Amino acid sequence: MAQPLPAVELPIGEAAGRWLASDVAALRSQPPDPMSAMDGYALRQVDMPGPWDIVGESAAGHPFQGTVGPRQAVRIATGAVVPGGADMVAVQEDCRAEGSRLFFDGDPPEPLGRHIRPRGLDFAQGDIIARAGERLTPARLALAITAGHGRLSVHEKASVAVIEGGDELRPAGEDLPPGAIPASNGAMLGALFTDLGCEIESHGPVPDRRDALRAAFEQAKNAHMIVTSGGASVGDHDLVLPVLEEMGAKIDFWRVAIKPGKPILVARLGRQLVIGLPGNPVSSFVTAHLFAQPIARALMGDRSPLPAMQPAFCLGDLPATGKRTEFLRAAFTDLGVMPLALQDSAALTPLAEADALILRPAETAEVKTGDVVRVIPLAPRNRN
Ligand SMILES: Nc1nc2c(c(=O)[nH]1)N[C@H]1C(S)=C(S)[C@@H](COP(=O)(O)OP(=O)(O)OC[C@H]3O[C@@H](n4cnc5c(N)ncnc54)[C@H](O)[C@@H]3O)O[C@H]1N2
Ligand code: MOO
Repeated sequence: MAQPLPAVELPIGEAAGRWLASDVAALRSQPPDPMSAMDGYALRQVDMPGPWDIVGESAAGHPFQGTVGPRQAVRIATGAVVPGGADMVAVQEDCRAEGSRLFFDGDPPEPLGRHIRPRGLDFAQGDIIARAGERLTPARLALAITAGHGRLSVHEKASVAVIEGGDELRPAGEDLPPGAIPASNGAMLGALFTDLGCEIESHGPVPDRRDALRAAFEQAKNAHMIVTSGGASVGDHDLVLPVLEEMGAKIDFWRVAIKPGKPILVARLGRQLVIGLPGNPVSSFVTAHLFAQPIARALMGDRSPLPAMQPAFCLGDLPATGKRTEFLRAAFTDLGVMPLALQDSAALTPLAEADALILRPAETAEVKTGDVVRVIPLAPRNRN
């Protein structure tokens, strides 16, 4: 449904965290030459156990110019080019230099103790080191730079307009008249999309009036994606669906058999994607993970945008499920995953403790402690 945004070519540092728009081939081999993995002496295995004449030095960035002949050794540093003729490095701790003479004092090296990284060990020129649709993570950033790239083609960032609505909501820190509560979903959702590298604009809190909600949609008309919070259910003040219909939006779906998050709505308003999240804070958070973040990822070029799942031992008993698939807030321990005690879709205290969601399909039998369950790890940012 969400077609990736166009590609842009950027200096590689600015491309960090974005999704690659094309495969990345190595422009060079790494290591470019055989390199020493240790500080010591480059020499010939046949000459073991010495002694040798020290004939020069190979330092990182300053290769030895000659070759290593019989009973010759070259002082070598970690990361320096191994000179021609040498086929092992004797580590410094095993050697004793007296003037220009070198003696071997250590145990005979093991078969793999040559301490030389061959040319192209990591990758060879022409190898595909990263694929279109993969994220330029910190490790891939280092890999692409090492592979010789200074600029990369990545997808544009998605701009996300967050609209939170409800008459009871007041901005953070403001005085609260009776019945009012602080508006927290907008900030939470903004932070979740900032984590993905999206550009965020925030609207609201918007009162429960059609004209006010419509005005907010109109203000958000330049964003790629609009994420609303609240007003998604069936009450008289739940205006997201009626206002979208009034504005001529195409409703893709409304309401899914999940808990929390049943009133989730996905629509298209012209070229914009609208994701209507429920107002209950936990429902908002969970549906942001299950629907809104994957859509934002797909827009930004992620080829596998859906949340990753993994098995884990369940460290608590869980009752059989009903008609809705459940996503229980849980915390990882070193033995498995612990369902948190309070599973209310309005309760933020357990949400702030959670670093995983346990997926419990609809109409499945109870789970006993020690059973294996499917788990969606939450983004690292939700962890300590
Ligand atoms: N008769 C029915 N009632 C409800 C149904 C239903 O199917 N039939 N569904 C329930 C479910 S499930 C959910 S989830 C909620 C969500 O409904 P809405 O999206 O319309 O949410 P609101 O009514 O606007 O708010 C619910 C709750 O969350 C608080 N809230 C809202 N926005 C924020 C915000 N930005 N920051 C903090 N807290 C917020 C709001 O004050 C309410 O307490 O509907 C059930 N009802
Ligand atoms: O689906 Mo609602 O999110 O259960 O509270």
